[in-house]
Amino acid sequence: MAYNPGINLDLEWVQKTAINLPAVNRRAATLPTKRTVKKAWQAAWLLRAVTCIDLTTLSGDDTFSNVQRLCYKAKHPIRDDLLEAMGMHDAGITVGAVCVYPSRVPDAVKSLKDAGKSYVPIASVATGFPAGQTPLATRIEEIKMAIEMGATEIDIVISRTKALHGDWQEIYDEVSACKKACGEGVHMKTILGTGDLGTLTNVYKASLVAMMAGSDFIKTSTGKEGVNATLPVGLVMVRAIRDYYHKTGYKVGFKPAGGIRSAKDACTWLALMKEELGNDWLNNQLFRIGASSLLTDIERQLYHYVTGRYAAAHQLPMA
Ligand SMILES: O=C[C@H](O)COP(=O)(O)O
Repeated sequence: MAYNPGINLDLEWVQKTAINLPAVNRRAATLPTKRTVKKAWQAAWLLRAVTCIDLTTLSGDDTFSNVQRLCYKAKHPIRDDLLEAMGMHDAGITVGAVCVYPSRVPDAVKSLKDAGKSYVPIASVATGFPAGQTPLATRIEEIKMAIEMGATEIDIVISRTKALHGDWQEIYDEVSACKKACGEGVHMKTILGTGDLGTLTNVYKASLVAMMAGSDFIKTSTGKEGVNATLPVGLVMVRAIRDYYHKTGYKVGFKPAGGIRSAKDACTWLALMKEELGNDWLNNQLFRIGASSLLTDIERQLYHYVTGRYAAAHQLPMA
């Protein structure tokens, strides 16, 4: 999994950001159209996408039962007979992680233990998710509690208020404090809440500051903003990751999240990673997709690949 120790805040680099909006939009528009993978290649891409999913439930009405179903699905994401038909039965395919609220971490710990041998990490959102409008001390405490309960990945949110004011030093200090609370063994993903940031220039600046402060991954959205993961935003973020890598040698992961629901979307995001960052970023150590319902469509497409028919809902029980 990505580990980024961070660097000192380089405000000069942050401030000189300039984004060419028409160029970003043009490039983003080509991504869903230029690369079409078909048949066995498509099935392989979809299985790769499965291993990169942070299978998520983040609802006020989450209960032990739906976390339990999610965890079972995380360990058995694709029906055995379909995997067998593709010769992937013994490949140990699971999703990248399950992602839940801190209070549901103990449910996930128990459910994953009960659901079989394979290991699936638990990611917990923290720091007053989704708005981040709680005092820093409370946010830090939340991280520590989630880790104590069993989370090994923490998804924090930045203060969009501070980003909109251009308080990059304060964001750097807060994200650094969160990283310190995570410690070295726990991976930290930093959610920028890009739908709240107003401009792509702010998205690039927030990406850089989050990485300088030691984020192991940068993540687009909480899934709760009005606009979540879009390709122009994704493009700006992965280019920030590339620039940071070229300057520091540290590889930071990327997690688009929110509104990613179709197998085709998953292939487009994989294509973005391949074309902009290369094959090193095409695995769950450096790429995750945060999604609650994407797996359903991927399993449906794989069912179609194997059988030539589309499955009825009851044939693909989903978390
Ligand atoms: O981080 C993950 C998102 O909250 C999931 O959003 P979604 O329900 O739109 O897939």
